[in-house]
Amino acid sequence: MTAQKLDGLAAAAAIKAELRTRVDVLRERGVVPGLGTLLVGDDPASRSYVSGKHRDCAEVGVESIRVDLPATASREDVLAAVRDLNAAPEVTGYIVQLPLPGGIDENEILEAIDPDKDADGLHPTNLGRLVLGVAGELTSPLPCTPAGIVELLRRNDVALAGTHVTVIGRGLTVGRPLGLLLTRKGIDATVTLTHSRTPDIAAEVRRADIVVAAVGVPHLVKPEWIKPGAAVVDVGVTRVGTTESGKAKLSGDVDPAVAEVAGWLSPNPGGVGPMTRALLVSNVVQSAERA
Ligand SMILES: Nc1nc2c(c(=O)[nH]1)N[C@@H](CN(C=O)c1ccc(C(=O)N[C@@H](CCC(=O)O)C(=O)O)cc1)CN2
Repeated sequence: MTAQKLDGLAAAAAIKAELRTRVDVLRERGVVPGLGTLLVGDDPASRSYVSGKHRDCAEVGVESIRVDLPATASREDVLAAVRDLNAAPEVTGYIVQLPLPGGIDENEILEAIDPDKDADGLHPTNLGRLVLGVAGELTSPLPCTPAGIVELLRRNDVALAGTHVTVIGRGLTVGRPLGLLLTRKGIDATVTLTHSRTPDIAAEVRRADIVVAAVGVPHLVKPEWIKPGAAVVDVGVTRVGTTESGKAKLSGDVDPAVAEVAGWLSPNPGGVGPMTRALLVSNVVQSAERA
């Protein structure tokens, strides 16, 4: 068996084409959506992700405003940049790229974002709405990677209702909000959320219909862990060196041999990353539509 590909590049392209039409309608009404990004420091991966977000905006006709601060920026500098983005009329939604350099309290910065401009769905008010079960299309943004994973599965006709999903990783941007999203009424999966102190992650993965690996450990998930036919979503990425041409060599959390056992497998890169970016643009367009 070779797993079917959960092609994030193709699904993201389809979403962006749909968004382009909605942006055209907004522009005819005189509404111009604008995404702001705040990047602190010079982490090459974060820089590449932020550049991708600006490229996606340009593709769908969303304006984008980029604020970059040096790695030496203080807590006060970051808070001042957040206040400026809260006040900027051309910024209808924005993100603070994570992780922030050591010493800056991410929670404090996320709390300083105006929840109505929170394009990432990571402000406590918006995470609270996710817990309440009211975040989504008509109310407030969903975190981009969890929403991207659900959309990737949906667009590939992978059923979620009644399935058992094992998530590896309890981080703020993926595991924790994904557990909340998947267990909502209407999605109706049963979730096991595993982490570094889970005694036997392999056993939890073995009973899953769908596995989501978001931990950042290269090739952690082995073929013998996978129930035959399961869907496997590879989120974590680690830079494991550079190619001869100087490009970063990336490794996902899933051993490529899993393709011989799984029913579906997302490539990494080319799976969840482009979906995260597409759902970010979707959040910006939705908030402009609501406004
Ligand atoms: N403020 C946020 N910070 C971070 C988030 C987030 O959702 N909001 N998630 C991750 C990183 N992330 C989003 O910013 C992200 C990760 C990967 C990609 C992506 O397009 N990956 C490509 C490969 C890109 C490359 O070659 O470097 C792929 O998978 O094909 C986009 C966004 C942590 N921070």
